[in-house]
Amino acid sequence: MPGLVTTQQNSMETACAIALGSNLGDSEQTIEAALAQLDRGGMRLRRRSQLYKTAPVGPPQPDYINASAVFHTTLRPDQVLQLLLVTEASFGRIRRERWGPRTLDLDLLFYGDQIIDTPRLILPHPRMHERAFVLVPLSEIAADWRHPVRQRTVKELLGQVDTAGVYPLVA
Ligand SMILES: Nc1ncnc2c1ncn2[C@@H]1O[C@H](COP(=O)(O)O)[C@@H](O)[C@H]1O
Ligand SMILES: Nc1nc2c(c(=O)[nH]1)N=C(COP(=O)(O)OP(=O)(O)O)CN2
Repeated sequence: MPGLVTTQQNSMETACAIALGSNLGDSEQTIEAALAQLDRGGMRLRRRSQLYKTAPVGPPQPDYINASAVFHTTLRPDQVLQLLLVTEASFGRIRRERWGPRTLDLDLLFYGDQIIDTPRLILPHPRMHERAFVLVPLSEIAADWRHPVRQRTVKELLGQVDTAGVYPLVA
């Protein structure tokens, strides 16, 4: 059923949702390659959104390409985060300014229905509920996933944000 994601797959695997963004280099190719690299790195790609062109949030910079994906994995949340950081680095990501341009940004949005608040990892991602560039792609593949803190589905959260500036790359 479109939009329905069961977050607990079996005793071993958990569904997690990832946001991908890029606005430096060949962003479309980078995102496609990153999805494949994550799939090889201990996560199983189950659903992915189309690519979106999005106006930058933050300082003036080029438009972004954004997408979201759902993976099933036996990795723990801290291991997923580590995989995301290693994958960002492998695409040449250098951390400069906050909200600044980047070759690849990978954020862990949901890990099942877990709530985590540590210096290294916050789940659900603390700003996902206010970002149309996250919620539009995510609603395409996981509209009914319930945010365990906000107690709203992705579709409901999407209804609360301004989606101007977020367009499918191929209309
Ligand atoms: N849910 C999270 N996903 C990704 N990164 C997270 C999350 N919670 C905390 N972090 C920390 O944020 C930095 C990466 O920041 P970006 O500017 O989004 O790249 C990373 O070091 C994580 O420890
Ligand atoms: N359209 C668009 N704008 C953005 C995007 C993005 O993917 N698309 N990512 C950002 C994230 O910046 P950063 O990772 O520094 O901040 P975070 O820790 O809040 O995710 C900042 N602005």
